[in-house]
Amino acid sequence: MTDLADFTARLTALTDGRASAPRLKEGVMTIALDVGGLEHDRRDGLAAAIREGALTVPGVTDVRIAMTAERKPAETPPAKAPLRILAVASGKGGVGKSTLSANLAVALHRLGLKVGLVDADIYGPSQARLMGSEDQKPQAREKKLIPVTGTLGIPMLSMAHLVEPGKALAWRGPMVGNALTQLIDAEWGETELLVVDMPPGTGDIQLTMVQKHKPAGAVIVSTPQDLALIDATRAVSLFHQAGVPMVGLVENMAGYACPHCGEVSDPFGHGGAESTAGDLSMPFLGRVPLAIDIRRRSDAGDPPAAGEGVHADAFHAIARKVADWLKASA
Ligand SMILES: Nc1ncnc2c1ncn2[C@@H]1O[C@H](COP(=O)(O)OP(=O)(O)OP(=O)(O)O)[C@@H](O)[C@H]1O
Repeated sequence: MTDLADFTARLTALTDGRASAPRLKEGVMTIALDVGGLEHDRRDGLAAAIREGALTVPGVTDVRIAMTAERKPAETPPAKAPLRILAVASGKGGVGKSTLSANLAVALHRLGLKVGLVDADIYGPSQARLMGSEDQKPQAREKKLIPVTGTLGIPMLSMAHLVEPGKALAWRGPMVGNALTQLIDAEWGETELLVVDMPPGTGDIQLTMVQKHKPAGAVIVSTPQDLALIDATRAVSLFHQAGVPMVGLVENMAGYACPHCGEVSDPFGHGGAESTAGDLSMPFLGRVPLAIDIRRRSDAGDPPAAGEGVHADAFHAIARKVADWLKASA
């Protein structure tokens, strides 16, 4: 290696690649040094070290360092995927929206999606219990709520995290809409998909949801019962009117297997949801059986979808269809 080549190599190491290749003419060595983003002391220190090194190269009598502030373009952070909302709704109360929302969030999380969960049932929140996060309180940063993380590592927010247990909320429509917006516009970080457990019916919260927060899609839950299906049809129509696409219909509490004799009975009828889905030209996403174990585990804050077995499988099969839909509609 010549003395100049040797110095060039040392120069690159010394300046972390900020120096140009040195030019030597009539004893004068010229080097361009990119000082973009460097503190004054560091610039001067580098220049002095370069000068000192350059003068050790045989034939160099003078050193000229041209400092340029050609800042390297800041690396653009990878574009963050927009937060999409999946509304889980029904027309009628008590059909299992909350149970499905919690288990769907868990199953989608297990499929690798970055999922968050919002309990939009402002008057009757239940997700904190279902996800075992009742004892947690969200913090706030710059007026934004920071979601709590349940035992399964899923970020979530519910009014149950903000009000005292058992305390009734006596809020009017606009306040309820604001509360929903606070939950949805929270600091969700890396979350890509918010599963939103909607309250039953077609009131203020539903309107705020469809008009202001524009869900990417809606999953409708119903029992096989005719009455529940009529209400489900009403919920579908609300989303249709607002231009929210339907992901599909889930039949909950379908078929009860007697834990003693194994006989399967259908307390709420059979197949009603699938045929209603057909009538409404929307996909049927699957059935969740009526099972004591689902209720027990839900009450204990241990969603069945977090475990294994037939009940977990039922939620996972639905979650796979939802994930496929989300992928196709992205
Ligand atoms: N498949 C199921 N098998 C057994 N119990 C179930 C099932 N689905 C839901 N439940 C139970 O039924 C009750 C109502 O369910 P859930 O709270 O999920 O319904 P919801 O539609 O969200 O009710 P609400 O309208 O009050 O918000 C709960 O006690 C729940 O544990």
